[in-house]
Amino acid sequence: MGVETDIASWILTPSDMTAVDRDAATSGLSSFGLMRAAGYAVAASALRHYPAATRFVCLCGVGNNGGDAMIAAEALTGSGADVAVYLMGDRARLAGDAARAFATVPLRSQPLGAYVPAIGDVVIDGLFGAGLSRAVSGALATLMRAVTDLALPVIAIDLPSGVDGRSGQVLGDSFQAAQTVTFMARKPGHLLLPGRTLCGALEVVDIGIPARIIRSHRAPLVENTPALWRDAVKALDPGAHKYRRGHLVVFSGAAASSGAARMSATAGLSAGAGLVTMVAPTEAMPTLAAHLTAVMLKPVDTDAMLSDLIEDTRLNAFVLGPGFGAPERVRRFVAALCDRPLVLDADGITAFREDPQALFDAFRGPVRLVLTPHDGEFSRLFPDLAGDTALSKIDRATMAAARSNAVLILKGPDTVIAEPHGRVAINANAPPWLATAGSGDVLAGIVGAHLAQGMPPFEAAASAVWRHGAAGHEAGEGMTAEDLLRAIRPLPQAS
Ligand SMILES: NC(=O)C1=CN([C@@H]2O[C@H](COP(=O)(O)OP(=O)(O)OC[C@H]3O[C@@H](n4cnc5c(N)ncnc54)[C@H](OP(=O)(O)O)[C@@H]3O)[C@@H](O)[C@H]2O)[C@@H](O)CC1
Ligand SMILES: Nc1ncnc2c1ncn2[C@@H]1O[C@H](COP(=O)(O)OP(=O)(O)O)[C@@H](O)[C@H]1O
Ligand SMILES: [K+]
Repeated sequence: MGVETDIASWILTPSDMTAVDRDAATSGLSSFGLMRAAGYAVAASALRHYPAATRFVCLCGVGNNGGDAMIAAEALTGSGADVAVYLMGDRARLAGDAARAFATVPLRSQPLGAYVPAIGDVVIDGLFGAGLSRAVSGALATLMRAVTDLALPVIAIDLPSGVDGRSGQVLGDSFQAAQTVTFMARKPGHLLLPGRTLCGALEVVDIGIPARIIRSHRAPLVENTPALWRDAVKALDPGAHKYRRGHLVVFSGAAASSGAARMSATAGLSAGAGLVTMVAPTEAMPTLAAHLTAVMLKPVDTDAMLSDLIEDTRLNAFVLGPGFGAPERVRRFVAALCDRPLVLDADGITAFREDPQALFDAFRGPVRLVLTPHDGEFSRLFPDLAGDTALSKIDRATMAAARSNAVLILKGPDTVIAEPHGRVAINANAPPWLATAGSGDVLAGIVGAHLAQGMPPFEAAASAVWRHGAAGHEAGEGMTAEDLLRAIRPLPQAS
């Protein structure tokens, strides 16, 4: 059974899910009934994916994740499959619904230490789910490695044991699942890395908790899909005059390092900015002119020349940083641009490593700054957040966005987009081959184009990250950043 489509895009943290469980119980729903539904869904998935399994091995912890596994064992046995149950820890520690599952299901369990993984086993992992509270180590870690070494298929209940549902991080060791069956809504650990990879294929199953209860605990956290920003795309007028489709300015550094900014400028045009002007030192003009045709060029050598240029209020978005170098010049240019929509990337970010607060103070008020750091650049502006291992990537991006009053695009295979008022999206459409030189420059240009076209900063950023990922798929494995530029497609519109 799938979940309602709008709920399917939501992401609940494990603590949101605890609150959902509590409300479900107070509203009269039987928590044991939920466990039965969960266990049966796991069994159904196991039979669907592994109809020829020699034996299903259900590994149970003493919490409710183990209870789910025991119910799955019952269902699998009922279907005629060969099933073995192993319990981690003392039976006396079973409590609540898990104790009830063990008391009512007439199957014998053996201690986990007695399990010897064998070819043909399909492992049902019910050791820990939302209740993982410390690192996996010792004999359990050894067992996980033995299962992995034999490449036994693992079906994880809720999460692969060892993966933290809040952060996607591995605590100690974990299973690599082939399938993960979770309930009602995804958790951050299903989308953030390495959790996403360790889950294998993910199924989200409706176990009967009413949508209204899930909705009431909905955090402003979603997967980055077109549903998040489609209305902002709809507001754009595709037939508009070129000036009404915005005028993006991209700053270039010296001629020798102008490739990155050229990439951003070309991406800006491909992503729909009506006009793109490249601003550069006079010495870079011949090089730029030789490479660019549709992009206009404007020499700017001094602060006064920049002031003159930006008097033109039709210039409505700026990209500063790719290949720019010159940290001192960055800081002066940023000071001049601080009341305009600005994408600050690469060298633009690094220029503020000695005094990030100066940047944040310049952009108080309405949100107009988009920062696009990878982890290294992030640690230059937010060293304390980068160094705090208790924070998830979502926490880091959210706290950084609040501190800087900027929209944060914290890049990587699991890019997180956060805005100062708490909205957060996790991106999951980026193929691994996007990690190539110049790819980030293309992204900065797309964000700039969306800002120039009048999209609000959060929607501009989230849609740009999605469009960049889609272009990566379109360009295909082995692509270069130039291929990526040619693969930028229109944004999906609401029908
Ligand atoms: N609405 C829903 O979503 C529903 C959810 N359901 C299911 O409930 C699951 C959550 O259940 P849960 O809260 O009982 O926690 P669970 O993950 O079983 O683990 C707790 C135990 O593990 C132990 N432990 C932790 N880490 C450890 C370590 N490294 N090494 C060793 N031990 C460790 C921990 O020990 P303690 O910290 O207490 O010492 C405690 O004993 C959820 O994932 C889903 O499957 C369904 O039943 C249907 C409805
Ligand atoms: N493993 C990966 N899978 C998918 N996307 C990735 C991966 N690694 C990096 N990316 C994306 O590729 C881009 C790289 O940007 P960046 O680090 O600035 O590189 P560059 O400076 O070379 O352009 C970012 O959009 C990032 O999110
Ligand atoms: K599990």
